[in-house]
Amino acid sequence: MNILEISRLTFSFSRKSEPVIKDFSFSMKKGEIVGILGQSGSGKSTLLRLISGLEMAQSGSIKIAGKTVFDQKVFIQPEDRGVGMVFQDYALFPHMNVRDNILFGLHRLPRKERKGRVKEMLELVKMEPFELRFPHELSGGQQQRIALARALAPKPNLLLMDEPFSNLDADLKEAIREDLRYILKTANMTCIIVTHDRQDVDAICDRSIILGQKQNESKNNDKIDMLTIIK
Ligand SMILES: Nc1ncnc2c1ncn2[C@@H]1O[C@H](COP(=O)(O)OP(=O)(O)OP(=O)(O)O)[C@@H](O)[C@H]1O
Repeated sequence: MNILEISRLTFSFSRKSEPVIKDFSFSMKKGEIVGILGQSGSGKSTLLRLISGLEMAQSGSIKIAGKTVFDQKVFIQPEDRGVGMVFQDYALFPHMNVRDNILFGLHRLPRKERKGRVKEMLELVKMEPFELRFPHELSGGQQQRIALARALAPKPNLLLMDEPFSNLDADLKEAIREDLRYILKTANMTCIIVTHDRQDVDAICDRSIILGQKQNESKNNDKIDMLTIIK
């Protein structure tokens, strides 16, 4: 089954400006990990914001797990789309310990199941001993794991990660890439990762797409399709 189906999506920030996303179609199967590459300003973050419902496109449609979340008649709010997000700064709540950070997204789960779910998530990201620590008592890599645990805890249909490694140093990045693929595959999570780094894609993703207009590379300066499948 396709978890994500985007059809002919077009979005611009204002009526007068050129579309950032133009006639974009794309789909993902359950459990797939896809990388999105592209130059700065090519629309990678915008695409994630459209999928999660933080922006509304002008035309096209988006389906998540078989349900239309956007088309000309429908707009489902972000919190009802079943989409988890991990940002580059992890956005953990500094005044909450690890357990409460993970519990935060679990208000829809029956109370008696929440504790077990936190435990399961800490096990998955190998952070069980850190349950009572606060974010400032964790390293960058550990904070990233907790951000991942928090995003996965409500069992989203789709996980979106925007430059998840940009705050990590090179050594840590390498170790975390392998772990991330393992964690995502163990959870059978469908995931989109936006990155500048081709090596992230090679290590983690099943396939990738490049966003970007490539007029300058074309001999007669015709517009080439914005979407190029590269893997
Ligand atoms: N709120 C906004 N209003 C108007 N234009 C915007 C707004 N946000 C982004 N843009 C423009 O839309 C385009 C796409 O931005 P976006 O942030 O999606 O790019 P990106 O590929 O994620 O870039 P980067 O790799 O630098 O993060 C850019 O040209 C940007 O200047």
